[in-house]
Amino acid sequence: MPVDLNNERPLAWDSATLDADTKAMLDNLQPNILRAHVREHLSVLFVRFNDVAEGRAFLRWVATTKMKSARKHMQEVRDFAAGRHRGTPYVGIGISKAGYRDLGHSVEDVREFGDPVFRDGMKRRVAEVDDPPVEEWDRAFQREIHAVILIGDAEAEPVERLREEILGELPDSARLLGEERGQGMRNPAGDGIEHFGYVDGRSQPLFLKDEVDREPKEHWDPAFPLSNVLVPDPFAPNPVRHHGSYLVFRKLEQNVRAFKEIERDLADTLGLAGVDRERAGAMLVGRFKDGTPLTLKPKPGGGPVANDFTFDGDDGSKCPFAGHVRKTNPRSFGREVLMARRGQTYGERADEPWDDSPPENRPSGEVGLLFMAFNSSLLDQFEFTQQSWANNPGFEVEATGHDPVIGQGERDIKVAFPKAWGKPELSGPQAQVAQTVTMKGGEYFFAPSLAYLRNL
Ligand code: HEM
Repeated sequence: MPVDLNNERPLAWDSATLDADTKAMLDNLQPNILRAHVREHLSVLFVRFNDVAEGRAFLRWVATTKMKSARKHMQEVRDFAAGRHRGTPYVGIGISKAGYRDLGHSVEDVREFGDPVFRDGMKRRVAEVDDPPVEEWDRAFQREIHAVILIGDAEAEPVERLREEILGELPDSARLLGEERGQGMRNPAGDGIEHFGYVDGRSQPLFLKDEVDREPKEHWDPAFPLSNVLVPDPFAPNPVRHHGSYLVFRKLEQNVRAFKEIERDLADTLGLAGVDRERAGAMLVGRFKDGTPLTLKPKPGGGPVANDFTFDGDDGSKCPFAGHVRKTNPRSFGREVLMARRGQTYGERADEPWDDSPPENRPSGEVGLLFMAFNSSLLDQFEFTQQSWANNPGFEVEATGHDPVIGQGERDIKVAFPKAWGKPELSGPQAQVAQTVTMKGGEYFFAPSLAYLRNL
């Protein structure tokens, strides 16, 4: 029986009754798609091949000697939780449409990818998502990237070792065009945070029964069908069993100093004092720094980071419609748009991102997010989120503004903020907050099945 990607019931990957096609799917799927792989230390290598046979041989070697399957990863997570040994590092591969051409697939072949946006590549989609012109991207991303190799682990040493080994095997005909290094950051509570200091990565579509079972789900159902992230791999030996996922990569630089000034100025404008000042930034993100959803509480604090909520009954007086998490997941609709986010922060800084040190002490560049997400349709998920939600000041409710965190394009309309949490009185109309996240380049990739890579 072909794998039913639309099954609404989360996947019991370890069930004794799992059918043969689903087992084969998990044995041939890359890790980090259905379940996030630990990647506190991360190296992202961007490669160009230039020789069909050598490019194929290299990817085959990486796949057969360095990569594990999604199922192996799930077993490793279980073993580790049971107090047995640590898992092995993550190695993932994504291939761009130019990469498929360079590996010997014809133009007609590449049309088998259903996603038109993947077939275009990110450089040709600048206008649609209001990205900066390609000439302004970091040099490596201006070039034609064929593949991305992701190497991640909880420790630095295995990443360094694997990186050396993999680069050592890169054929002379190939080029390493660039590399990005990711490095996880945590707050004192141990939660992963991004550079503005907010807990990140909490809300995810979950696909596996053991992950879904651990979540409270009175208001928000975190379980999603595989169809949110998986598609049959068109070039694999058996696309009924062999699946892949579209991977969007974007280097997003964060001007932390400017964002902290904006938080401070907004708190001043609204006359917020003491702990209430925290609400300024929370109105931009939709959560407080500690992850507390603004639609649930007027102040931060109170236990583990909640995700069992919707915005039903919140007319924008608690969490503004433009708040980043409300824009990118309105919750009462658009479930098919949600992607599996697998990004990592980059860049080193001397200050502590979560404390209340003044803006002057914050970095104004060179730090940010290596945004990565798995999609079954880049057009209907990543691009839709960026274009129709984040960049659209009239989404859901007219004139509520761009996504203050990731919105791109002219922020020409004025907006108003609730003066007190849950109260109707609004501030006077004011200019939208300035853009503090700048896209520095990226590409669209397909993360093929291991069956494809091993057969190259
Ligand atoms: C530097 C850039 C970005 C920053 C600082 C950022 C920050 C955050 C934070 C703090 C959260 C809350 C944590 C959570 O709910 O898991 C979040 C959630 C989220 N972000 Fe971003 N983000 C960035 C880029 C993006 C981009 C480019 C997209 C998609 C186009 C995106 C989509 C989402 C989604 C879908 C959620 C989860 C919303 C939910 O399910 O409630 N983010 N982000």
